Amino acid sequence: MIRLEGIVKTFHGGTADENPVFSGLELAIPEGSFVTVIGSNGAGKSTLLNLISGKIFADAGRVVINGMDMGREPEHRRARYIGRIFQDPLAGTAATMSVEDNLMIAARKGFRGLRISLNAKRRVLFRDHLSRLGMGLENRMRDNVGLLSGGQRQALTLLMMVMSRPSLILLDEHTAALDPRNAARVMDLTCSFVQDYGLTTLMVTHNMAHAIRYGNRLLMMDGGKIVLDIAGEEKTSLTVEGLVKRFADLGATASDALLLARSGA
Ligand SMILES: Nc1ncnc2c1ncn2[C@@H]1O[C@H](COP(=O)(O)OP(=O)(O)OP(=O)(O)O)[C@@H](O)[C@H]1O
Repeated sequence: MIRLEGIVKTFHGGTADENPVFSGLELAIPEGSFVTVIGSNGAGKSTLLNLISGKIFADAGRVVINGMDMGREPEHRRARYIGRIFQDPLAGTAATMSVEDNLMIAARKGFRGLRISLNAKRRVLFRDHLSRLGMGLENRMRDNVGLLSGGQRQALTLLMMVMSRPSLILLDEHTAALDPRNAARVMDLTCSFVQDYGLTTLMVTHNMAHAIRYGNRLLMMDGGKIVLDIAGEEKTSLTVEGLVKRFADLGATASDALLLARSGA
């Protein structure tokens, strides 16, 4: 379970550039939920993920992860519990290390500091994991990761994140920079990992169709607020047009609604 309680965040407070983004944000995400997050530019989606991951701190409020208030814990401490994947497919892996050495980093994290080594048994396990990606990486375990394509690297990042056994995963438009075929493959893998490992997931996307199709709950953000929170049956029967209409009904300007609709095209 993750809970955000009374989150307040203002950038450049007390200066001419003061930008209040959150003023008392509340959000509870039960364990095993897969939540998609959508919203127009500047709505606060990345700031939300940054506050959860510890990249930035809130001015006030609590970030409760597994019952512990981690709001003041630095990012590297929260990284034990939180996995994050960014849009840039090169960001989550070490280019100058081999595929198997990258996997070892993730495995060590998953074993929470226990001493484990790269032996024959572990290589068999890695090969099994890699073959699940369906990208032929099981035959390239000693290749440097820098030789892989963007789609292969993002799939590897996803696998590494799962192996590190996080309590929560944050997906920050993680398929947006991939070509459509690789984006679909990485999205399929994401869903099967989330399902198989019961991972609590927060996925920011600009693709409204994805926000509707994936996950069991959809949040729409606007101006630092959660303006729509849709789950269950209601989410299953949503359409892109219906979602745009609901956004417009909230009093958004026509241009805002159009922008959102275009971003989902
Ligand atoms: N590090 C920062 N310093 C100053 N202002 C920031 C910072 N990060 C975000 N902001 C501001 O906070 C507001 C919310 O930005 P955020 O990046 O969270 O929006 P977003 O919903 O992720 O938008 P996009 O879809 O364009 O990525 C914006 O006004 C942005 O300029």
